[in-house]
Amino acid sequence: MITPLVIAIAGGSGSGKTTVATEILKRVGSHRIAYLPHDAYYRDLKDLPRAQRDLVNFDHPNSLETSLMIEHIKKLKNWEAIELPVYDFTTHTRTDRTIHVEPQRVILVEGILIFAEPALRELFDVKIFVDTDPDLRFIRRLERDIRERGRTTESVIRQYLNTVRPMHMEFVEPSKRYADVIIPEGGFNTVALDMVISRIETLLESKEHNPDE
Ligand SMILES: Nc1ncnc2c1ncn2[C@@H]1O[C@H](COP(=O)(O)OP(=O)(O)O)[C@@H](O)[C@H]1O
Ligand SMILES: O=c1ccn([C@@H]2O[C@H](COP(=O)(O)O)[C@@H](O)[C@H]2O)c(=O)[nH]1
Repeated sequence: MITPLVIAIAGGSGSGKTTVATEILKRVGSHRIAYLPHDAYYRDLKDLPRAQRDLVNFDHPNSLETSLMIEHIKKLKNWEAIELPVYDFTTHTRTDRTIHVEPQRVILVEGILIFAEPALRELFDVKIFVDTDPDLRFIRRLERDIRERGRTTESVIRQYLNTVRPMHMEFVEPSKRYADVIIPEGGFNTVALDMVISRIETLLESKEHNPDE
């Protein structure tokens, strides 16, 4: 039985992880990839009053149900399908919906804290860290959170100073040491992306990952 190749993309919030993941999906072929964003595994805060939800530290490892993600990756590696949770960032709740994800030759995992968890890290074959300066990450996050996640300028600044920045320094930045490849600036770095994609293609041709070998 061939083993799926597990590629992981970490990096700070707003660094460009999703942009890099989207480019890999496009160029390697989304039909060959099971895509699991760690964001989908945020814990459901529906039992907490709305005003308190906004104050939760979403940048600490405990805010995510990582054990479920580990279970899902192990299932996909064993060629079993999974039901990916659908998280709503505007209400901080897990919706009733799930996305059915079939096993594929490539499993693509993405998230700010995925290299900070040893049990998760050991499942990855290729570890990519997207490294972008904090000022650029903050500006990108500010624009995105207002546009897509129902936030105000004040709430984005407060959250950044109270939790995003300190947790980045405590958990995300130190986890960079586990990366095999560091991509400066993210999704528009075509030189780095070409190299990463060519490596993925080579691995997919190898005996371990190619059913035709
Ligand atoms: N290299 C880049 N230059 C400029 N903007 C970028 C770049 N990479 C990503 N962005 C933009 O920054 C925002 C956050 O990027 P995203 O990939 O969602 O980051 P992450 O998933 O790491 O939070 C998006 O609006 C995206 O279009
Ligand atoms: O309910 C939530 C859950 C998470 N967040 C923030 O999301 C980012 C991680 O997502 P990126 O796409 O990597 O930016 C994290 O920094 C959390 O603060 C949230 O605001 N609300």
